[in-house]
Amino acid sequence: MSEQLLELKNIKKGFGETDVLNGITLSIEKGEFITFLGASGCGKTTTLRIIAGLEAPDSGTVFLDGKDVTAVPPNQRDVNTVFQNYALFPHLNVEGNVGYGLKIKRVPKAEIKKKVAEILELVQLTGYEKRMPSELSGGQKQRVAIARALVNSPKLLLLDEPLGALDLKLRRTMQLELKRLQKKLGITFLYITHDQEEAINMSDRIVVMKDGRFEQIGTPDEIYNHPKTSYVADFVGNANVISGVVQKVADTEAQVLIENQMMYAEPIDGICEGMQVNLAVRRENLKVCTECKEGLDAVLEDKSFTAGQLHLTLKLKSGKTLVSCRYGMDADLKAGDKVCVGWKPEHAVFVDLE
Ligand SMILES: Nc1ncnc2c1ncn2[C@@H]1O[C@H](COP(=O)(O)OP(=O)(O)OP(=O)(O)O)[C@@H](O)[C@H]1O
Repeated sequence: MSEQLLELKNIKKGFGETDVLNGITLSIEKGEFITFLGASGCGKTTTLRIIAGLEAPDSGTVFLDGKDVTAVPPNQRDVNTVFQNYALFPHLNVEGNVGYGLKIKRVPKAEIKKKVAEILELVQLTGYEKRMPSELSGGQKQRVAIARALVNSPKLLLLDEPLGALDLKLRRTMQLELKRLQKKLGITFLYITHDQEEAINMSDRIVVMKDGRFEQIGTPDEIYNHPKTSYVADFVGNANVISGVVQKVADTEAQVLIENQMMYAEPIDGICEGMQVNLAVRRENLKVCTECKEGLDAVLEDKSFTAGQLHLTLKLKSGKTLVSCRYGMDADLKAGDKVCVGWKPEHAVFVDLE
């Protein structure tokens, strides 16, 4: 059975007049890889600092392993943090950096040496013991920072955009390495990022944050395929959000009138005839066709080719803009062409219902 490691209960925090966290509640299980995903300034770091004990909440409680730690100082919490800027000690070599926390705790020298060697092997830095931080690449420095945070086996590791300073290729490699390390050690990871791909690739669960609130909490599949709000649909799935009015709800599909055209979506609880609704359709599920007549009339405004995908910007009669993307080039379409836009019912998700 899964056990709870961390619980946040109705945490509120403001700086001066500004409310930064508006009463957040969450529980995290032992061994979970959980990611806070959100735009800059939404309160991710503040939440993490409260968990680490570096910041006190205005109200609310932090429980770690069943104990109220809200007023416990950082060094007495079984929590370590890895920051984006590594924060290595420049005057200590790799061995010295990684073993520092154990030395402070007066762990015997031989044991420090053994533990440091073990953790360096895990982060694939065996042989780098005597190097100084200035002699390491960005990725190697970050691995030292991670090793240093893991060497005393904390119950919880907090990681604040730890790969943010690395180039894309190294980021991808380090994502896989971190995930492997986390599974191997079984330590609970709380990870912060504003990169949705990173969140989807690494996490057991994702917490999407917006304006100091948790917008949605779920597995990558739930967040990506079943977003609950237009914000999540757009931020995580780059989805189009289209408004309409429900005309009919049947077992297998719901009919929604959009710009005088009947469109279809997968029905869910809570919708009824006459209701004004928002539908989210991801770009890759938005089909564009020049011949068919069943769909929304649109004009192709712009065509661009990025990252192996063709992006089509389409303008509906109402002036609303939608984006469709697909693999490969498509030379047949050109700006100004009249097209028809549609989707399969199962690709249109009702959002913003609560
Ligand atoms: N010590 C502080 N004093 C005043 N305002 C603060 C302080 N720390 C954070 N803030 C404000 O609180 C808000 C949330 O900041 P926070 O660092 O938690 O966001 P974030 O989601 O981690 O953003 P980013 O992704 O840019 O790091 C921001 O508007 C920030 O300016």
